[in-house]
Amino acid sequence: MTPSLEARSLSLVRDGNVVLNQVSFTAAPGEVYALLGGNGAGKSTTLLTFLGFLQPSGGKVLVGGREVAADIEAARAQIAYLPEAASLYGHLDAYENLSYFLDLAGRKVTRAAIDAALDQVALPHAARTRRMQAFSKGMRQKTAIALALLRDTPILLLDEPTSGLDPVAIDEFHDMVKALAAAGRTVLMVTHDVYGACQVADRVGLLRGGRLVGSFEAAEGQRIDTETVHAAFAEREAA
Ligand SMILES: Nc1ncnc2c1ncn2[C@@H]1O[C@H](COP(=O)(O)OP(=O)(O)OP(=O)(O)O)[C@@H](O)[C@H]1O
Repeated sequence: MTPSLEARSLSLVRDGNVVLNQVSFTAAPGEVYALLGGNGAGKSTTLLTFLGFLQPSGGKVLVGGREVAADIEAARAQIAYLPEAASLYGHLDAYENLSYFLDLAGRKVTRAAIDAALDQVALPHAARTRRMQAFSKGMRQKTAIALALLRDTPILLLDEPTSGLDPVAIDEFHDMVKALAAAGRTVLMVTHDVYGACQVADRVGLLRGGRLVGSFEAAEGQRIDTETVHAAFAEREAA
C-alpha cells in the first residue's frame, strides 16, 4: 500500500541550524503515527514540510506517494492540519468560525454537520453560540479539532492536539483518533506526551535534536509500552 505520508531522509536547515537530520518514516491509511519529542526537537517543522510551508534542504516528503514540492496544492487538499495554536476569531461564535474557515477551504457544510462534529468533540450546546473570546483553552481546542474533522480529508496532521484538554476530554479525543484511523484515515500527531502517544499510536517515532532516534511499534492488538518509550525518551533527554 502506498503510504499516505512519507519522510524520506528528510533534512531541513532553518536560519543556518540543522533542524531535521535524515528523518525517515511512513504512515499508511488506517495508521496513527505519533512523533514524540521534547521542545525544539523538530516536530512542528516536520508537519510544516508535509504542508509545503517549508522546503526540505535534503531528502523529500511525499503525500499519497507524490512529492509535496511537485504539487503543493494537491498535497494540502488531502490534509487537515490542526496547528499548535489554532487561530479562530474571538468575535465570532463556534458556528460562525467553523462555517467561515470551511468556506475558505472550499467546503460547504450544513449546521447539522457542524453540530455532529461539535458533538464528536463534546463541546456543550450552550457554548456553540457564544463568542469564542469567552472560551476556555480546552473549548477552543475542541472547536479547532472539530474544524479539522469537518475538512473531511484522508489525512490529519495534529500538532499537540490534547494541549489544554482535561483528562476526560483527552480520553475522548484518543478514542476519536482511533475511530478515525479505523475508518481508514491517516493520522500524524506530534506530541510531548509519552502516555498519550502510546495510548493512541500504532507507531511512535522518537525525535531528538532533529534526528529520529527511536521507533516503537504496537504488537498486534496491543498498545506500545509506555515505560519502554518513557525510558528511551528520558535517556535521550539526559544524553
Ligand atoms: N521560524 C523559525 N525560524 C528559525 N528556526 C526556527 C523557527 N521555528 C522553529 N525554529 C527552530 O527549529 C527547531 C525545531 O523547532 P520545532 O518548532 O519544529 O520544534 P518542536 O519539536 O515542534 O518543539 P515544541 O515542542 O517546543 O513545539 C528549533 O531549534 C527551533 O528553534
